[in-house]
Amino acid sequence: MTHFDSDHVDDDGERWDEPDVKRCQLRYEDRADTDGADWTRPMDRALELAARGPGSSRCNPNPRVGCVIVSDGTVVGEGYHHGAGTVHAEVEALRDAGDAARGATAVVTLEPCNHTGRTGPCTEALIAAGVKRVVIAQRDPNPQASGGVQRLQDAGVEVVTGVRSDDALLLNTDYTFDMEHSRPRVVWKIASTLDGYVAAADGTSKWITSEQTRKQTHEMRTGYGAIVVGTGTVLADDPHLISHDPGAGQEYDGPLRVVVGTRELPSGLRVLDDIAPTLVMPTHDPAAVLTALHDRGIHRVLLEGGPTLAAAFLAADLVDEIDAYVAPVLLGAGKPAVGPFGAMTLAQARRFHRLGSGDAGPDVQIIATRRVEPWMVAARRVKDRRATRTSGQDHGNIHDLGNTRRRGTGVHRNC
Ligand SMILES: Nc1nc(O)c(N)c(N[C@@H]2O[C@H](COP(=O)(O)O)[C@@H](O)[C@H]2O)n1
Repeated sequence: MTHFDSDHVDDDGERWDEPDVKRCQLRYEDRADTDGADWTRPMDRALELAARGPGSSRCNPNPRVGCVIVSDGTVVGEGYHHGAGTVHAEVEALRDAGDAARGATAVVTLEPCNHTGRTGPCTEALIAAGVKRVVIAQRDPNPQASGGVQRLQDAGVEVVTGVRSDDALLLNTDYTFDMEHSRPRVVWKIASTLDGYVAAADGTSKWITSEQTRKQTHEMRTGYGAIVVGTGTVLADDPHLISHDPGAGQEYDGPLRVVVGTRELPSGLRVLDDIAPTLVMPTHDPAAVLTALHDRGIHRVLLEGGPTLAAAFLAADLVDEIDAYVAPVLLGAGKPAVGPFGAMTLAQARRFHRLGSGDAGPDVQIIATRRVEPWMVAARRVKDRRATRTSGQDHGNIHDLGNTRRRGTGVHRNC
């Protein structure tokens, strides 16, 4: 089994995209408030609560958010977001706190929203409840909901930002990516021979990789909002593209099946059955596909297409990550994993950074990212911090909030 290894992203600093790294370091620092109070412990509790939420997927496009209300060093209210359409974390925590919220501090993992979506603005709920201070981990990257900090300050509420911002980002990496780029993050899955073929010259492709790889790649589909293939793959392989069997009478909640291309699809194909929804998009434009998926609240897609579709996404530089399974098999001829995408010289090659690698039964898995994303740097910093804590330099206990207002050292107030 391969695990993401954040060590790889900074082992070789020269290969990094420096502007990206600097930008995220500026944006995701931890800070304390003007009184020198340290809000990291209650924020750790808010992060713990947030992690109970369902996370973003096709059925829940909302981020995971947690909130605690602290009054005189004591937690008087807690809440987290249970999924799209339900109340936000702040509102749940305020309800839990009741009158104790007046004059208290709300510690929340995401900037309170300042808009009316499926629910009302959290800023107004916090102001109406009379909280005197709001401590925030991550600014909301959703342009429609942002502006919460400004609204709170305008109403006279003290705002502290950037507390445990790395940890908060790690809770919502796909959501954040999608909001910042207005498109989902694209992971291209490859299952190929050692010499880069995904099918033999006669078209046979079952099975190049091992049973373990097939099981692993099937299971990983559940983590995506959509699986994208081209009409060529559908016509050649008749894939089903579901992540799991929903069971009789149950509604399927796995990734949306998306078929891209202008070739006509005969009825009877497995991808067109009524077990799960399928979006057929008669286009060759990857950007248009991703915009349509973004508009459906999908933050992460799995590209499982053949060489033509993969080449189109690579030509548009819209492959963010590669999850490759390479079998110790040679074919010498056949269908390559990717067709020509415009790289005529080595200087035009698409280069990726290795994130992790490992065994998948007899096969090898390699995970590579096109760019060093802010969450990768955040992962490294969180790992370093935890290592420091384990080595005894930080005795923080998230359940012990008694010292919360006496431990801080920084005096930044950043809004
Ligand atoms: N601050 C905050 N707390 C929560 O618990 C949240 N779920 C969010 N989400 C933000 O609001 C948008 C969704 O709004 P609706 O649930 O449709 O009302 C979401 O995109 C985030 O920006 N924020």
